[in-house]
Amino acid sequence: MMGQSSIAGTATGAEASPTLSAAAVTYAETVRKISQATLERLGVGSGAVFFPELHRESEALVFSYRAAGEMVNWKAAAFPVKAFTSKKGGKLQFWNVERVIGSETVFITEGEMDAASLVEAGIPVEQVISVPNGARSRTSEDPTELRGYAYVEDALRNGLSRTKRFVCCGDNDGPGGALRADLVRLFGAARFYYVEWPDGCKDANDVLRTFGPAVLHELVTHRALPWPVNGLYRLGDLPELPPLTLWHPGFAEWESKVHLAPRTLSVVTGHPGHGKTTLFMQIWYQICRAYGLTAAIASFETRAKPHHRRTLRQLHAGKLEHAMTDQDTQAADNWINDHFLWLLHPEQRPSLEWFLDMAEVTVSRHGARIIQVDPWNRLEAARDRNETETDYIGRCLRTLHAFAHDLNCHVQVLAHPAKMDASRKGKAPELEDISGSKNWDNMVDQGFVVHRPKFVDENGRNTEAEFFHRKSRFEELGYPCKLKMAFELNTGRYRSADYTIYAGLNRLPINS
Ligand SMILES: Nc1ncnc2c1ncn2[C@@H]1O[C@H](COP(=O)(O)OP(=O)(O)OP(=O)(O)O)[C@@H](O)[C@H]1O
Repeated sequence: MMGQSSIAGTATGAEASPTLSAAAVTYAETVRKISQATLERLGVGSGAVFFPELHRESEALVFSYRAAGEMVNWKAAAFPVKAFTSKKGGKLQFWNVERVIGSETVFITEGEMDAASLVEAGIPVEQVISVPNGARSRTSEDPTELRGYAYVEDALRNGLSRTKRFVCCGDNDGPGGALRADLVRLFGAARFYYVEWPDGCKDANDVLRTFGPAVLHELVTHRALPWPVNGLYRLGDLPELPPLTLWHPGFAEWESKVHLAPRTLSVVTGHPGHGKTTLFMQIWYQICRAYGLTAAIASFETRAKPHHRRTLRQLHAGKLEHAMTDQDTQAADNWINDHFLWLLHPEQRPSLEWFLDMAEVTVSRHGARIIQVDPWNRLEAARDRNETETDYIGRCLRTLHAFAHDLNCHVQVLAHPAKMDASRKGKAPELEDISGSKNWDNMVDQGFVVHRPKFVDENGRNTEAEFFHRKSRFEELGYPCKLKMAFELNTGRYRSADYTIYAGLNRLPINS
């Protein structure tokens, strides 16, 4: 027989059923270990075909490619010498793809003989396809580019996308690996599985010939591995994290309702003048005192001298500044020098980058474990021109969170609420009320509100305040609650006003 037109039952007539010569059956059964029955079920025929790479005709197995009942391509594999050729201008598509549409699992091989090997091993013909051109389809070395796979996209569009599991049974070599990587991207990692062949076997047909159909069946059905998805772990794979270090804020009555911790980010809000700076200065003072820590304050509105100094001196001495002796003042100042640092921008134009640089110095050079920004809006000058406020705040909070985590410190931001509408005026704000972004609620580990319902009442100055723990991302940090506080004018410090724990029964701060 001469030329392509002489292929028995295939190229000569699309509708004719393929025939297999005795030589083809012998070759398939003895060399490839594939039975005549399998070849027939897959519509494989044989004939004499001209192979350009051999410069001659050869006996060949012929695989027909069908679409809507028509033969749109064919491929011939010479035997006993190995060579391939296909129909000139034939349509590129998966071999046997028409039959697999609707199957839950589809096995993909790198050649028709490997697909036939799977069928020989007991995989239904409705579940196997082969790529049409082996792993040679990779036309681009650029890993981001996927060229030459239009036929995969066509197949997905034509129903292959309904498949729940793709099991890649490609070759165990470099081009096979590249093809597999491309197919993962085309089919998606979630439903992609792959098979590793035993040592010494390059493909499914090798396994069939070396170990037999049962082993091949077992490998592709039960030993297929899910394609690893970066960032997805089983519990046992995850490293054990050390427990959070917890700092008790120093009001014994708060029990375990509030803890602060390094590696976390908190936000404090409240209407101007309601006491957020004062209350948190006291909390950080109490924590630094109890745990021997250092805090760094980036304060853009409240002055370190005389305001913060007064608050801290009074906390240290337990009396108002004007009642302190020189000794009280000296002792307080010494302690403050050892435990507090201030970040002040020389031109009063701080940016987030400046703040982070400075904060890093305070942490690495001075061992600061608490970094506070008060108030947030002064850092806003650093917003990019084409960045929305929400995007900017999201970016900053992500950066601050990463900073807290990586440098093992607590970062706290004091932020003003936006103007609240008339119906809620005078009420305690929510975290969502903070100017500019819902990210304030979403992206912080803890959120607090300091609120004074009344500044004056019938007795004159009202010093009651409500402290809300609005959000706690981890159970260890406490839980959302409202705590009553009162500011003692005669000592300049806050105390808990919910109930009193008698002196001597005070709970000690929980240690880290
Ligand atoms: N509960 C209170 N009762 C009376 N005075 C208080 C109370 N809390 C704070 N103060 C005083 O009110 C003033 C303002 O407090 P503070 O600066 O802490 O408020 P703030 O909420 O941080 O305000 P801003 O948002 O303007 O910075 C301070 O002089 C402080 O001593």
